Amino acid sequence: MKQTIPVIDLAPALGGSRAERLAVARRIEAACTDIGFFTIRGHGVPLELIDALRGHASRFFNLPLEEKLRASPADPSVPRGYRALGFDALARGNADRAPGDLKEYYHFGRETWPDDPYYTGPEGQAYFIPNRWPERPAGFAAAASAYYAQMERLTASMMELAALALGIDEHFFADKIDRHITAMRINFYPAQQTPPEAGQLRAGAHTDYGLLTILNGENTPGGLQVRTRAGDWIDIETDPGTFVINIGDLLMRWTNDRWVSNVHRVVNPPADAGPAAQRISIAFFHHPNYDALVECIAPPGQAKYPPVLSGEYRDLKYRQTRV
Ligand SMILES: O=C(O)CCC(=O)C(=O)O
Ligand SMILES: [Fe+2]
Repeated sequence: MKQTIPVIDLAPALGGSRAERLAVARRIEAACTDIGFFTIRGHGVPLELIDALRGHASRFFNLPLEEKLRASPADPSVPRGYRALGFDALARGNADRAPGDLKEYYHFGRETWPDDPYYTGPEGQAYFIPNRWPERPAGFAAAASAYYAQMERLTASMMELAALALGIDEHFFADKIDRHITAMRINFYPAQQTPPEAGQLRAGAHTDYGLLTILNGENTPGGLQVRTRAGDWIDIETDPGTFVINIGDLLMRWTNDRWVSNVHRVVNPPADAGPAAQRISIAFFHHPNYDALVECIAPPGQAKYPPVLSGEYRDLKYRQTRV
C-alpha cells in the first residue's frame, strides 16, 4: 500500500478538555516520532482568508519580473521581500552543493512590534525587519497580516499540544515563543519552459530550521515529497483547505531526536505539464524568540546536541542556503 502521512483532526483539541487534548497530542507524538510530518484538518482558519492570500500571491508572481524586482532588497542578506529564481538552494543547508532552486519567493514577517529595545535594539533589528510590500496587488499586506495572525494563534495551540505530547508542562514553550521571530515565505514555482539542470529541483532536499512549519499548498504537478525511514520518497497531498505541519531542526534538538526534522523536497513537474504546473505554497516557519536557548530535554549526560540560541541557528541556515 502507498504510504502517506497521518491526517489529524485538531477540532477536538482546540478549546477541548484535557482528555481531548491528550488524545490529539498522542496522535501528534506518533507522527512526529515516525515521519515528522502530518496534515491537519479542523484547524479553524477561515478558507476565505487562505484563498485571499493565495489570490494576491498569484497576482503578484504573475507580474513582470522588473516590477517584482522592485520589491527585492539590494542586500542579499536581508531576509525580506521578493527573491527571484535560483536565489538560494535549500539543499545547501544540509551540505549538498545543489544548483539554485527553481522557485521565486516573497519573504515577510510581522508588520509591527512594540517600541522596546528587545525589538529595536542592535540585536532585535536583525530579526524585526520592516516588510517590503510591492505596489501591486493592492491589499497584499493586509491579507498577509490576517493570515499571519491566524498562524500565530494556531502555533500557540500547537506548541501546547507538543508539550503535552512530550509529557512536559503544557506551557513549557510559552516564554520561549512569546516574542518569536517567525518569518513566512510565499513560494512560487513557475511552469518550466526549459529543462532543469542536473540535480536542480523546485526545492532541493532539506530540513526546516525552526520549531515547526505550517504549510499551505496545492496539488499541481511537481509537488512536495518526504523521505520515509526506509529511504523512499513519498508524495504529500497539499490541498489548500488543509495544512501540512512538519517538525524543524530546533524542535528535533530540543526533544533530543525524539521527534524528527525530516528531509523533504519539491520535485519538478513532468516536462509536458505546461502552464498547469505553476504552484504556490505558503510557509509559516515558526521560530522561537531570538534569545531562546534550545537545550535538549534529556537526563544529565545524555544530550545529543550542545545548547544553541534560536537566532544564531537561523542565521547560520540562511547563510548556508544562499547561492
Ligand atoms: O512548497 C512546498 O510544498 C514546500 C516548501 C518547503 O519545504 C520550504 O519552503 O521549506
Ligand atoms: Fe521545507
